[in-house]
Amino acid sequence: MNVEVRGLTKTYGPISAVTDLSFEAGAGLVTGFLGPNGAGKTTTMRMMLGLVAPTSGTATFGGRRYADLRRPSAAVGAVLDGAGFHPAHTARDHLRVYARMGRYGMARVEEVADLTGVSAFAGRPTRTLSTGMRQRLGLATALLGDPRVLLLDEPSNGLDPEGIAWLRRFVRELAADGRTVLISSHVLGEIEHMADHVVVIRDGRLVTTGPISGLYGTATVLVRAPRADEFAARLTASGARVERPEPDLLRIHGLGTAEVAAAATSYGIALHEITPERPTLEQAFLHLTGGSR
Ligand SMILES: Nc1ncnc2c1ncn2[C@@H]1O[C@H](COP(=O)(O)OP(=O)(O)OP(=O)(O)O)[C@@H](O)[C@H]1O
Repeated sequence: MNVEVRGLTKTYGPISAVTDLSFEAGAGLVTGFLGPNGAGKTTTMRMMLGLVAPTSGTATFGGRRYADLRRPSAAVGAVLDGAGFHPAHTARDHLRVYARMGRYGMARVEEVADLTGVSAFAGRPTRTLSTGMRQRLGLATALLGDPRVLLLDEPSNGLDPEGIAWLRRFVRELAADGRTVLISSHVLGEIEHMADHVVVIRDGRLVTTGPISGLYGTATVLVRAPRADEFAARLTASGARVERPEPDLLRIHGLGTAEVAAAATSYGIALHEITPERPTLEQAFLHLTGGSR
C-alpha cells in the first residue's frame, strides 16, 4: 500500500510547522523521514493520521485518506510519542484493550507480544516500564491489526544498542513482507542501515527525497606528493579539478584512487600518501539540514 503526501501544510497562528510538503513512501520499502528537532516530522505524521487537521494538503494510504479507510487500524499502524498507556494497566492489559477495540482476538495479543519482546515484561504495570520497553509496547500495539503501513515516530528513542539492532532487523523484516514503513529520526546514523529511501525536511519544508545512497557526496582522493605543483598542473591539464589544501597535499575531484595512482605512474611522479575521501552520511545530512533554526 503506497503512501502519498501532497502539499501538506500546517500553520499554528504565525508558526509554519509544515509547508507544502509532498513525498511518497512505497510498499516493501523503509522510508526514513529525517529532519532536525522541530522540523515538522511529528506534525506531519499526526496530519497523516487525522490527529491534526491540515491547513491544506492531503495524505493518502492506497489512495484513501486515513479517515476514509474501512478498518484504519488494520491498514495503518502508528507509534507516535507519548503512546498514552494507562499507568496501572500491565503491558498485556494494554494490548488486550486495544485488541478488543479492534476485534483482533486475544491470540493476537500473545503473537505481537512475542514478536516485539513485550512477553518478557507483559505482566508489569506500564508505569514501571523503561522508555525502550514503552517503544516495544507501542510497536506491539501498532502491529495488532497486522497493518500494511507503519508510521514510526522516533522509534529508536530510549532503545539501548541491542534494542536498536533488534529494531533495525525487525523493521527490515516488516518491509521485506511488502509493508510500507515510514520511520522518523533526527539522527541519520540511526536509520542509515534501515532505510532504502529518505525524505529530508527542514523548517517544515522538503529538502530532498530519494534513495539513501543519493545523500552521499561525491568522493575525492587526497594525495601527498613532493612534486605536488607538477602533478596538479598535469591533472588540471587533463581535465581533473584539483584543490591544494597544503603545499604538498592535493585533493583531486572526479578520479578514483586507481586512476590517480595510474596518472602519477605515467607522469613519473612519486606519491607519499594516497587516501580516498568520502563525506560520511552524517556530514552530508548536516550539510543538508544546516542553517535550520
Ligand atoms: N500545537 C502546536 N502549537 C504551536 N506550535 C506547534 C504545535 N505543534 C508543533 N508546533 C511547532 O511546529 C514545529 C514542528 O514541530 P514538530 O513537533 O512537528 O517537529 P519534529 O520534527 O517532530 O521535532 P522533534 O524531532 O523535536 O520531535 C515546531 O516549531 C513546533 O514548535
